[in-house]
Amino acid sequence: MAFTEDTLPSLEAWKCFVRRLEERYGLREVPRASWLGAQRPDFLSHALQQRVAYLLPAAVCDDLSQKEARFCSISDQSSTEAKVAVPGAIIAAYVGRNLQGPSGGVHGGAIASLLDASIGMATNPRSDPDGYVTAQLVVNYRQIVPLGSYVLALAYVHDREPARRKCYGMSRLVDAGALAQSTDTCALQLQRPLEAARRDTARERVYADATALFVRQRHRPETHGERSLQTAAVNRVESVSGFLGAQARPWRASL
Ligand SMILES: CCCCCCCC/C=C\CCCCCCCC(=O)SCCNC(=O)CCNC(=O)[C@H](O)C(C)(C)COP(=O)(O)OP(=O)(O)OC[C@H]1O[C@@H](n2cnc3c(N)ncnc32)[C@H](O)[C@@H]1OP(=O)(O)O
Repeated sequence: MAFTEDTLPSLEAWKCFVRRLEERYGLREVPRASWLGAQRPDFLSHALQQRVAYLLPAAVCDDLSQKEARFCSISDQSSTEAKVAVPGAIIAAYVGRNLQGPSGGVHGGAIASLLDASIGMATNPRSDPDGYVTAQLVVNYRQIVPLGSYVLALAYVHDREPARRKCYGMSRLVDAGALAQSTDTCALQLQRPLEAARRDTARERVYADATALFVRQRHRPETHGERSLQTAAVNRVESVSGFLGAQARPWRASL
């Protein structure tokens, strides 16, 4: 799939979106050093027929506190990649008519997909996007999501058992209101858990929430010569990072 700069939200749109998120959730630690993005031609773009881009955090987690450091050994290896911490993720999405389920409402499968994807992003380090897969996803649908809404899926990892290849995460889907507008569908991976981000009960309308168990695959499925679309996306980002500036640190892609 061709990648052009047009497929990314503008830098201004991103900045605006991140600023609003910071304000609402007190996410001062959302790193702003790296502005990167890529299309995800697989599950999200297809399912939601929207573009997906990433604002990726700085590649290493030098400044994480001891408590958060346990989130660092995601790949269970003492490689450079193991230092990448992705304990939280946010997806902002526009859910339009193509996702209709009940009349006027968004289909539950699309909602589950968003929640699953956000926890998957929080679970998987960028260097190994195919590592953990969903073993179990439990979704509570609390309110109908009106078609034509902007929503946020706010995910965090709350427990890891690396020896047993298990990782537990949660996510909640909330009304984004004006927060996400103009960003289209996009996603952030955070260096710090969203657990701490207080719930904004005054402004947050919770549509659904989910808990998930992700399990690290023992063996990767054969790709029959095709590279993983996610790995391709990572590589694409590396090539874009040159365009975006020196502060965007490339990382080694796992091929
Ligand atoms: C700019 C851009 C660049 C960035 C791009 C990249 C960044 C983004 C990064 C990342 C984003 C990615 C986001 C992805 C999100 C989507 C994820 C999906 O949709 S995944 C598809 C759906 N899921 C499957 O298809 C799995 C199919 N199932 C399997 O493959 C296996 O069943 C598997 C791996 C889940 C487990 O099988 P076993 O044989 O390897 O492992 P066993 O030994 O059975 O289980 C290990 C432990 O897990 C428990 N377990 C396994 N399944 C369980 C279940 N369903 N319920 C409860 N426990 C379960 C077991 O009881 C065991 O626990 P005990 O060690 O004994 O404590």
